[in-house]
Amino acid sequence: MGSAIALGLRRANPESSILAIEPDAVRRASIINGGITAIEILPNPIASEVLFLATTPQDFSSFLEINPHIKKYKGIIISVMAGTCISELTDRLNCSQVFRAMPNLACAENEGVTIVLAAASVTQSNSKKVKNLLSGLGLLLFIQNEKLMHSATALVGGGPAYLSFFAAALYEYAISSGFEKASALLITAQLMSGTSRLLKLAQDDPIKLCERVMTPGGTTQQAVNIFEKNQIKKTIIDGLKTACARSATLGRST
Ligand SMILES: NC(=O)C1=CN([C@@H]2O[C@H](COP(=O)(O)OP(=O)(O)OC[C@H]3O[C@@H](n4cnc5c(N)ncnc54)[C@H](O)[C@@H]3O)[C@@H](O)[C@H]2O)C=CC1
Ligand SMILES: O=C(O)[C@@H]1CCC=N1
Repeated sequence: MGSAIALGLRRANPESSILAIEPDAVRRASIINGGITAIEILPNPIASEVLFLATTPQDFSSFLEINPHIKKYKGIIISVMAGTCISELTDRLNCSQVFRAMPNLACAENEGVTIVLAAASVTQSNSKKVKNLLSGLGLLLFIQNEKLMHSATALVGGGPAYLSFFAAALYEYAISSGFEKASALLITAQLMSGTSRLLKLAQDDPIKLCERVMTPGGTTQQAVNIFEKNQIKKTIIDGLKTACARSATLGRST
């Protein structure tokens, strides 16, 4: 996720100075290959105006052990770690200018969604700075109810995975029907982006678009009948609820 943010920030503002910290040599080489400067360890002192934290929540403790100097940092910290709540972040980072964000991988293309929550202690000017910075990554929404961050993690952070999962079914069907792999991929991607455009234009419950495609007595209704019989919608909602619950267990408290 960290490199998607770096790529998105650079795309939004090519003049910005971005330094990625990546201890893994293979990953670091791939980041450098993508045109982003990357080094192995967090410099001491930290000179950046904004610091993104994108380790896994499970690695947060070891990150703090390796980088105790982060507690002297006086800039802005934006954590994208699932589950880790604002009070844990401000306490363990010894920093008042902390934001908790839940982005997704489409940030790399400035087509992401990012949900943000600010610590009560952040200044208005830092809040404005973060708003300007993150709005370059796509749709940006500030929230105040921290409990929603778990649902945001399931929905927004995980969103591209569920849509790709559905796309994988379309892709596999296309190939099994005899389309070349390249055509299957083009068709699938265009189906997703074309449908997304229609949904944005309609500004209505997505099921309405589904109904518009189902010509009475036609073909699509047959497919949707099978989805309904197998409770596909309920299965997806159950999956997101489980992801949301997992986010809650990843943090110490919220
Ligand atoms: N993958 C996604 O689409 C999203 C992920 N997130 C959050 O982003 C974070 C990262 O997730 P992923 O990118 O999927 O995991 P990942 O495992 O691919 O990336 C974690 C990175 O942290 C690095 N790392 C480990 N220890 C470090 C240290 N001490 N200093 C600097 N870097 C260190 C690892 O080398 C690795 O490159 C998680 O907290 C996750 O909850 C949030 C939204 C979406
Ligand atoms: O799967 C995860 O835990 C992270 C958070 C949301 C998306 N990826």
